[in-house]
Amino acid sequence: MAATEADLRARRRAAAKTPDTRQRAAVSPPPTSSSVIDFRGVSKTYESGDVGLENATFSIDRGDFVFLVGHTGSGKSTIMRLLIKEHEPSSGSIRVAGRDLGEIDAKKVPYYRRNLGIVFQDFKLLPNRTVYENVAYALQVTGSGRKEIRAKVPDILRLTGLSTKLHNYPHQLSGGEQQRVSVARAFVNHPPLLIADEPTGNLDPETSIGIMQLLYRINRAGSTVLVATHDHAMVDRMRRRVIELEKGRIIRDEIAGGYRQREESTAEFGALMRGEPAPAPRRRADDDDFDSAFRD
Ligand SMILES: Nc1ncnc2c1ncn2[C@@H]1O[C@H](COP(=O)(O)OP(=O)(O)OP(=O)(O)O)[C@@H](O)[C@H]1O
Repeated sequence: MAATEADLRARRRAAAKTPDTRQRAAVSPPPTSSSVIDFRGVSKTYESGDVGLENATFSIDRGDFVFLVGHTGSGKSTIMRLLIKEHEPSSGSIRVAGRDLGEIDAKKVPYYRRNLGIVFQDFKLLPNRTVYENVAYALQVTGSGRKEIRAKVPDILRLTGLSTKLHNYPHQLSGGEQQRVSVARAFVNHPPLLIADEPTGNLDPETSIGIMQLLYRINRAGSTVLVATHDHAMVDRMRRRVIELEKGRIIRDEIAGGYRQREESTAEFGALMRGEPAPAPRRRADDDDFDSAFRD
């Protein structure tokens, strides 16, 4: 009998609370009525013949916080770009909030994207607009009036720690501040789904923590968050669900996972015991550690 939505949630909660006995989720969990993202047998082969994704099946529930990890070229950005309909799958189906992306025609794609929060490195800020205007613009294009904009923009800029930079232009900001403006812009509409591709790429560890804290707060405010990252330390510290890709295939889907598979860390431990070069110690945070690190 298929697991009910309540069963699945209970299993996740139990596994998240017991990191030492955390279970690996079924690689193809059934979609539930609360799935925000649902990939069924999705493959993507580019015109060049390169395989971006091979037969990927997974679903992400409303309110989840999920990391996509894997070596460079493993398919993380392919998933992100399929989600924003920048590319079409070669086969399989993708649903977002219950909607089949294959049924959204090209003219409606900009409207579809406006209802997502997107933090991509190449979704640049508008260079000739101030911080305030960049964030306000995200509201203007979804039809918000001036009154709503005046109420919402200062709020999100406070949340992202940018209140003193309202009138700066992007070139007058640090990389971390620019990234925070991207997060503010992506979140100002309170999208049900926020996707971020390498949101901490090129940032120092302290700034990275700030960005992740923001994403975590956004998640706690109700948005589902999907983050593609190479940031080992952050994934190990946050211990959320981890989907790992290798050469376009999903090779791990783990609740409360670390950046690497447990077997690998066991192998590392073995190497250490044999007196081989010691890896950097890995911290296994539990939810209390996590919450204290990311408390508002
Ligand atoms: N536009 C494209 N045209 C052709 N091949 C592509 C294209 N985009 C990605 N690929 C190929 O698809 C595979 C997966 O790439 P993808 O960008 O999804 O990996 P990634 O995991 O995001 O890598 P990174 O961590 O370096 O960003 C790679 O072999 C890549 O060369």
